[in-house]
Amino acid sequence: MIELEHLSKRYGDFTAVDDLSFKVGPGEVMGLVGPNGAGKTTTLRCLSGIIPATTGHARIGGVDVAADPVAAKRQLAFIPDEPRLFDHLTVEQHLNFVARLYGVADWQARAQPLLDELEMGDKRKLLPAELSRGMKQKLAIACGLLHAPRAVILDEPLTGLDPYGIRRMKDTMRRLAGEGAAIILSSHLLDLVQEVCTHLLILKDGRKLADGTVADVRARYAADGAASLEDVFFRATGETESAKA
Ligand SMILES: Nc1ncnc2c1ncn2[C@@H]1O[C@H](COP(=O)(O)OP(=O)(O)OP(=O)(O)O)[C@@H](O)[C@H]1O
Repeated sequence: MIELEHLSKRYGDFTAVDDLSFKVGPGEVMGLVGPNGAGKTTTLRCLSGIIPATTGHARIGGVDVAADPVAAKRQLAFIPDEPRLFDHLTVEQHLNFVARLYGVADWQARAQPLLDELEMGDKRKLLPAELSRGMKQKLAIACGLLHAPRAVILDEPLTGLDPYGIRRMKDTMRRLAGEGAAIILSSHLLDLVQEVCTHLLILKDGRKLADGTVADVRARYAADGAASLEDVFFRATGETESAKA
């Protein structure tokens, strides 16, 4: 459903993502983790067609993002960590606008349960300036999910959410995966990754260190199956406990 094939991204002479390949299938939630500057956001931006790859291919539902961006994006939701909203559109108008862009005919019927799931049902008439940081994030999530995307990319989706919002967001991710969406979750919150991800990809300096099911990656870096994902992360990326302290 989501596929990266030998993708590289260079900024001038600097290689931010180096020959990266992976696949995320329907119902899978892949945790994309790595230290600051590993290339996670660059990868997600190439995947969602925001910036062009230097070489290689990104495909959504088999459609090449560079060759047919509209068809690829029709199947995709990219929810960035910083919500970008329109100052003069209310919550409801945002959803209406997004529905028109994506040709969602029954948008009100779809918006209602989404807003309820995100506890935004009573915020329909408010403008972004009247929303808290977490509510803005929830609106961005609702806009992203309105067209029932088959591929969902989430970059630090819990930023600004309260414990209720966090629990609901985790439930939403599980629901989407249960309905067959392919999901990429990029986050530094390893407990979150451990809780919701079926698969894991560890990136460092633009290169893939490991990928596979969470159990496979854990087994590769930690002989004791009980090791936490945090232990796995530090072992994989070469940090020691003492370097951490
Ligand atoms: N527009 C740009 N021009 C030049 N270099 C860039 C640009 N965007 C990112 N980089 C560089 O590419 C590398 C990867 O950045 P990226 O934002 O993809 O990392 P990240 O894994 O998302 O990091 P973080 O965890 O800090 O968000 C970094 O070294 C960064 O400085």
